[in-house]
Amino acid sequence: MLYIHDLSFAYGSSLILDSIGVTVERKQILSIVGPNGAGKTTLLKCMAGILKPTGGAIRIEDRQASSMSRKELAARLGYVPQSIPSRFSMTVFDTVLTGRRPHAVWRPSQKDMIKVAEILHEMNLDELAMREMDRLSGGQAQKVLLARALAQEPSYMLLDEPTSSLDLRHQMEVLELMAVLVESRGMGAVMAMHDLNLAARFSHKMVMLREGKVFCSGSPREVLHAGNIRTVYGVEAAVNWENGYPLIQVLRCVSNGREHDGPWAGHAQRLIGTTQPMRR
Ligand SMILES: Nc1ncnc2c1ncn2[C@@H]1O[C@H](COP(=O)(O)OP(=O)(O)OP(=O)(O)O)[C@@H](O)[C@H]1O
Repeated sequence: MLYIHDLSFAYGSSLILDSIGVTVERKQILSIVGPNGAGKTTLLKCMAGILKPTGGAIRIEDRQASSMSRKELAARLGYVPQSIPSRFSMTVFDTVLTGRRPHAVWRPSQKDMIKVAEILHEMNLDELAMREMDRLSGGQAQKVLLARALAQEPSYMLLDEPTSSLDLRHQMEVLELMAVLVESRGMGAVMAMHDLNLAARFSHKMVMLREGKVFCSGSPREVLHAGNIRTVYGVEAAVNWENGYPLIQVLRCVSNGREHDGPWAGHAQRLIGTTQPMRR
């Protein structure tokens, strides 16, 4: 189990995460949702050991993450960042091979090469294997970073908006692959997601963040109802469930308890920063 207890993080004097408690079990996908700036990326970076929490604890199975070396952490946690780091002139194959570092003793072995070839095949990336990273589309590069994290063979995957650069087909392909791997390899996965419909479809559990705190958590059915969406996102939404999957339709923006028709109204009011109803 990946266990986050009472976790806090601050940039200087700005408290960004406040007393977060989350658990992720193996064979489980947990989605972290919440509006822009709620703290999703910061939480994933704390879990991945990229940011040092200012308080609380992270335990991976029976060990404190703070007592592990970078290599030990990398063998357990595979982190896929939201944005692709500045493109580098390395082939796709070699990029994915760098994911084997926590396992390679000195130089990559035959086993490492075979593992990389298998993952490229699983992710339909064989044809790009010898292509340089700086000659890929954004979506292709996002898949390669996911492949690199899978090559680590981690116990838990930490994915920051894994579908943000992908078209509809590739979104489904990547999330279906994650679901299969979580089940077959017995991994756990944590994904920061904006698309609530996709998050619900592929998650066993969801955590909804609001201003750095856990607003609610539970099964997708427990988390995704109109009241929570209204409070956390400031929009009125209709949530209908069909064949076990939600269909969330945003109806209008809601601001400070007053409703304003039109897609611009809530945004404009936030920019203006007034609690007065908008004049038309
Ligand atoms: N390097 C930084 N220094 C100071 N504040 C930061 C820094 N990075 C992020 N923040 C702030 O921390 C808060 C949480 O940011 P974070 O990126 O974790 O949110 P998020 O939920 O992932 O947002 P988004 O959905 O837009 O990606 C925001 O208020 C952001 O402005």
